[in-house]
Amino acid sequence: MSISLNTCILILKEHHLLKSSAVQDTVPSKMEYVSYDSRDVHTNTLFFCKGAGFRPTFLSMAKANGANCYVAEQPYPEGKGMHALIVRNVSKAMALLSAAFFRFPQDDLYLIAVTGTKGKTTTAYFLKGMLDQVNGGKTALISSVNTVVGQKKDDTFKSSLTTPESLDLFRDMRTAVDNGMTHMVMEVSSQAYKKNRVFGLTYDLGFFLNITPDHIGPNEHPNFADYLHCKLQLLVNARKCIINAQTDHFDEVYAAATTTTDPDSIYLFAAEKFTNPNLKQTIDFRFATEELDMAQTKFQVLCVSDKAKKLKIAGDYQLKMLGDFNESNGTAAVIGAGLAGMDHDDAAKGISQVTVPGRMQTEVTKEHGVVVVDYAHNEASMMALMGFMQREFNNPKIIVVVGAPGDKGISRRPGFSHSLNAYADKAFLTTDDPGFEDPKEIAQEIDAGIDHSKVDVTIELDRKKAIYDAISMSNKGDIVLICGKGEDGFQKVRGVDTPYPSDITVAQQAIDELEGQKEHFRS
Ligand SMILES: CC(=O)N[C@H]1[C@@H](OP(=O)(O)OP(=O)(O)OC[C@H]2O[C@@H](n3ccc(=O)[nH]c3=O)[C@H](O)[C@@H]2O)O[C@H](CO)[C@@H](O)[C@@H]1O[C@H](C)C(=O)N[C@@H](C)C(=O)N[C@H](CCC(=O)O)C(=O)O
Ligand SMILES: Nc1ncnc2c1ncn2[C@@H]1O[C@H](COP(=O)(O)OP(=O)(O)OP(=O)(O)O)[C@@H](O)[C@H]1O
Repeated sequence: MSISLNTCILILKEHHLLKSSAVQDTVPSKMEYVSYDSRDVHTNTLFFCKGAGFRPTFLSMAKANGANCYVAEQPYPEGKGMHALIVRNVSKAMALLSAAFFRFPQDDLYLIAVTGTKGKTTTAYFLKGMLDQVNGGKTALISSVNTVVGQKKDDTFKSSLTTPESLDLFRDMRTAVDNGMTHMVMEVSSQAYKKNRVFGLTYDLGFFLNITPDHIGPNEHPNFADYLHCKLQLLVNARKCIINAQTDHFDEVYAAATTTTDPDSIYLFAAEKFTNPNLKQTIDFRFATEELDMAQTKFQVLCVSDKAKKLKIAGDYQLKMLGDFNESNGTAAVIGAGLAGMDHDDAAKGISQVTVPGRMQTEVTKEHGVVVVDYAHNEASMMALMGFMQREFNNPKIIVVVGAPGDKGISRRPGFSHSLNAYADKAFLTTDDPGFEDPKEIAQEIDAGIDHSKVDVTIELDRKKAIYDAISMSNKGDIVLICGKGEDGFQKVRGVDTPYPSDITVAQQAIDELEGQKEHFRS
């Protein structure tokens, strides 16, 4: 793969991004590699100087390693002797030039994008599970858990971001296309729009699941308005939009969709019982609970409007994933499958098999409570999780193991206190990716917002011990919720991913030890 200097200049000019260029007559004008990391540079690399942590010495290193052209927002003396493309916005330039370098792989994929504060990963996995039924497993995936770019074992790997940098995204897309993948489902975070990681991409389908305050703080969004604005961009860039009519800020969400999409291509869904007298639009799809217990989640999708009836997806669906919130995620995904051309039977078969690592993984123990490992790590998901357990088990004793991460999501901490006050009987406040903060201080911050007349609190910073103690103190009929880390195999401590056996493993060991049983978590 390669890109010429002239093509780069034309693309940047077309998008009004080019401020100036310096072309070197004696330097090759073809670039055969792209990179934003000086440690990953080959001969004739197009190098992007980007990011808060960029240092000019990285450009010197890139040049020494063979880069022949750099793209930056200002000229650097360190780039003397290289072609220089000085641009108004380097992250936008990187997205456009990477797409061109990798020969626009998005054009060969049916591209589905999902956003929302909660449920992105689950919905993306549901979509992949269904589409794989009809395309022979050729659905690529970009998610916060795994990235899938092909059907071989090595084509599935752990993701480092929910939505990767544009350069990595287009590379993954190219690999997926070359591997014969026909569809791609991707989670799109608000940061992805803030950082122009998906700049220039148009999706065949775009999903908006829900929005509640999250990701606000240093290094993320300055305020909720910015968070919402970034999330709305997904709908502006989708050919067909699927929107949860129950979402907060519905009017703004719907308005964003209509800026580029005809209302005929906007599909709304909601629970059967949901009413909103102020809603002017027709809700196209409804979903209704059929059976909801610890064994299964069974729900019905109803096609209500004329345009909904054109999709042959009405009927019953069964999930392995527990939780009433997964009916909403499941309905969204089923509508997507229908718009991608699937009918009820294939969709129902596909979705019934799906599990998502670290989400709602449960074990019903013999002598102790029902133990659930789940990725809930903000107020909305904790409320959804504990609310489901309370309804489902008729007001059980709820024991929660939870912590808040350091350095980010600071505004989430009061949310943990609120949700524990609302539902928990006992909380073990523990360590969850403390970063450069003191985990004890984080726990004390959550504790300060807890109503101790309702919730008994133990601060136990050793996460393994907290999990053991929570399971150990539980009796039959109690619920033990181990929240926030899912299947993460590390704790982020002072910039280092410190190995951690994962909540599933720790909980399993505790159950084995306490009960002498050798069973496995199910989800
Ligand atoms: C705020 C943000 O988007 N940060 C991301 C961004 O950082 P950055 O552009 O500022 O880059 P940097 O890490 O400061 O480094 C500067 C540059 O120097 C380069 N470098 C560095 C060292 C060297 O020796 N040589 C060299 O060239 C680096 O490759 C980089 O290009 O680019 C980096 C990759 O180049 C990402 O790792 C980093 O994600 C950080 C770690 C992160 O955690 N981001 C979170 C907030 C995030 O994006 N989360 C969302 C989910 C949350 C949501 O739902 O909104 C996500 O999509 O994952
Ligand atoms: N629709 C929903 N509404 C509220 N909570 C949900 C919903 N779907 C899932 N959850 C809860 O949120 C947790 C995370 O779900 P999931 O990973 O699908 O969401 P996500 O949007 O990808 O999250 P994140 O951005 O934190 O990675 C689940 O483990 C569950 O507790």
